[in-house]
This record gives sequence, C-alpha cells and structure tokens, in this order.
Amino acid sequence: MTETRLRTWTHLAGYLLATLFIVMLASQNLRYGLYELFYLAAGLALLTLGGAVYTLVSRRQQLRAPGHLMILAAVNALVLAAVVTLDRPYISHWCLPLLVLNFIILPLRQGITLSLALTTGLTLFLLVRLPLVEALPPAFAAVILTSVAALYIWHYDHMAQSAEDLAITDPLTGAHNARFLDETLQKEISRSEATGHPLSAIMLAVDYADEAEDLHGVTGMQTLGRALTQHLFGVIRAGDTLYSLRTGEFFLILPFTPEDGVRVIAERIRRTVAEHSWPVAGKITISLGCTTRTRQDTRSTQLRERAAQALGTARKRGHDTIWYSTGESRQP
Ligand SMILES: Nc1nc2c(ncn2[C@@H]2O[C@H](COP(=O)(O)OP(=O)(O)OP(=O)(O)O)[C@@H](O)[C@H]2O)c(=O)[nH]1
Repeated sequence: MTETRLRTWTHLAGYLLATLFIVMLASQNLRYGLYELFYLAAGLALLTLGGAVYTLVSRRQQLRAPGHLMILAAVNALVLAAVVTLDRPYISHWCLPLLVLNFIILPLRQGITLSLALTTGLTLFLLVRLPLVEALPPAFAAVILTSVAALYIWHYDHMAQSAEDLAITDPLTGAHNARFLDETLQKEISRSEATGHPLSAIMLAVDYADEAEDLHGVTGMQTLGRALTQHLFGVIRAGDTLYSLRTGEFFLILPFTPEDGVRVIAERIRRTVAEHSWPVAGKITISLGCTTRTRQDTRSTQLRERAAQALGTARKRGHDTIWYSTGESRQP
C-alpha cells in the first residue's frame, strides 16, 4: 500500500469515527433536552463529515492536503469556545478524542501546535473555573494524551523515514542504490523535458576492478567503495545524485548540467581520484562515460545505455579516460 493510500484510509477512518462519536453525543444531549450542546455536537459532526468528504475528494494529494489544518483548527476552536462560553467545564472530555484526531490527521508539527493550543486553553479555563482538585485530573489527562500521541507519531515518522532510507540506499557505500536510479532519472528527464534545462549523466568505474578484487578481496573493495563514495559526495554539488551499481561502479545524475559542464565535472572527478591516496588499494584510476539528454531521450534506459556505452569506449581507449557520447554520430 502506498503512503498516500495509507493516509487516505487513516484520515477517512479518523474523521468517520470522530463523526460517530459526536453524533452519539448529539443524540444523548437531545434526549436530555440540552439543546445548546446538541447544536454544538451537530456543528462538530458536520465539520468532521466535511473532513471525510475532503479526504475523498483530495485522495491523490493526501501527503500534503492543507484543508485538514483548516477543518481541524475550526473543530478545535469550536470545542474550546463552547467549553469557555457555555461555561460547562464538565464537557472538557469532548476535547480528549480531538487531541488524538489532530495527531492522526495532521503532520506532526501542526498536530502538536493545535493540540498544545487546545490543552493550554482548556487547562487555564479549568484552573480558573474549578477548585484545584477537580481541575487537575482532566488537565492531566489532556497533557498525557497529547504527549503520548506526539511521541507515537514522532516514532512512526522516524520508522517510516528509516524504512525509506533503507529502500533507496546501498548499505555498503551510503550512495543511493540502482533500483532508485531509474525512478530518479525518469523524473529528471520529465523535469528536463518540461523546463528545457539540460540534464547530464556520468557512469564511472574503477579501472581493473576485477583484478583489484582478486588482490584485496571483497572486504577490501567494500572499504574502497565507501571511501570513493565519500570522495564523490565531496566533489559533486547539491542537487547531483550518486548511485552505487556493482562493486566499484557508480552513476551520477547531474541536473541543470550541459555538455560543457559534464566535461568539467568529469575531468575534475578523474583527476582528483587519480591524485588521491586510497585505503587498501593506494593509487587507483577510474574511467568515465558521459552523456547529455537530447530531445529524443524520453526514457531513463536510453541515457543509462548511452552512458554505459561511453564508459565501455573510455575503457577501451586505455583507462583513466573520459569519453563523451552525444547520442548522435558526432564524436567528442
Ligand atoms: N552538475 C555539476 N556540474 C558541475 C559541477 N562542477 C562544475 N560543473 C559544471 O561545470 C561548469 C563550470 O564549472 P566550474 O569550472 O566549477 O566553474 P564555476 O564558474 O565555478 O561554475 P558554477 O558552479 O556554475 O559557478 C558549471 O557551470 C557546471 O555546469 C558539479 O559539481 N556538478
């Protein structure tokens, strides 16, 4: 299940459960003839039902649907205003499910802001209106509920971020993995098509990697791969992304980079790698295959294949070499 779909279902369930709870409150108050509380609950139920409808209408944008903040701010304000203006401290328990709903539906920071505002307003009102022993239990309940819900959502966000990092990162080198390469390259191609900005790519590999692996073993090559990754992260600029393919083989996506630019950065990488002293292997050289998107390139595989062919040519031409492929018959 995608994150968007998961959130749609969670938001929908949250709003519908809240509506059910409030409708029960409304009917109870109607039975006892407490009409002002009945109208309050009916208004709240309309708002939460509106939230459910809004969730369905904007189900494709649930990761950043700004309407939830407005709906929940209105619900929170209405409940707090009712507690204060109707001067009925005993309906403070209406606030408790609302504190949880804020966290279920809103991003963590917005959830904390709304819930803290509601908890603070409620606590101040209870302390002013009731004797301390009667005011403290509901105020404590609100504070504890807000803290537990905030901690739980923070933990969930943290776990989701770690899972995403694991899915797109090569654990050995810390660079992105090959699976994520196609996805990002395709997005960058679409962006380049839409904006007309140039897009370049480099595929690079350690020269004589197989011989180096025989000599230094798999662990030695992993150490070298990690050091090379750190070095490349230090050379490229923000916005460029680095992918680890096979042992000693990397791919770079360079948005907003024309042919002249990719030649500059490729030469800088080649030269700094050759000058550096590497763990395990000492001196190494690399070969680089470069290319820039042409108007005919609409799929990621086209750029990947051309960069790989350019890398093959660079290797054939004697290693420690850069080869630029234009995607046409023109040679560099
Ligand atoms: N994507 C990318 N392109 C680079 C990088 N370094 C250089 N280039 C390209 O090479 C061109 C010339 O770069 P430099 O020789 O460093 O000159 P510069 O005047 O510092 O370039 P700017 O970064 O544009 O200010 C840049 O305009 C880029 O197109 C890099 O780290 N990443």
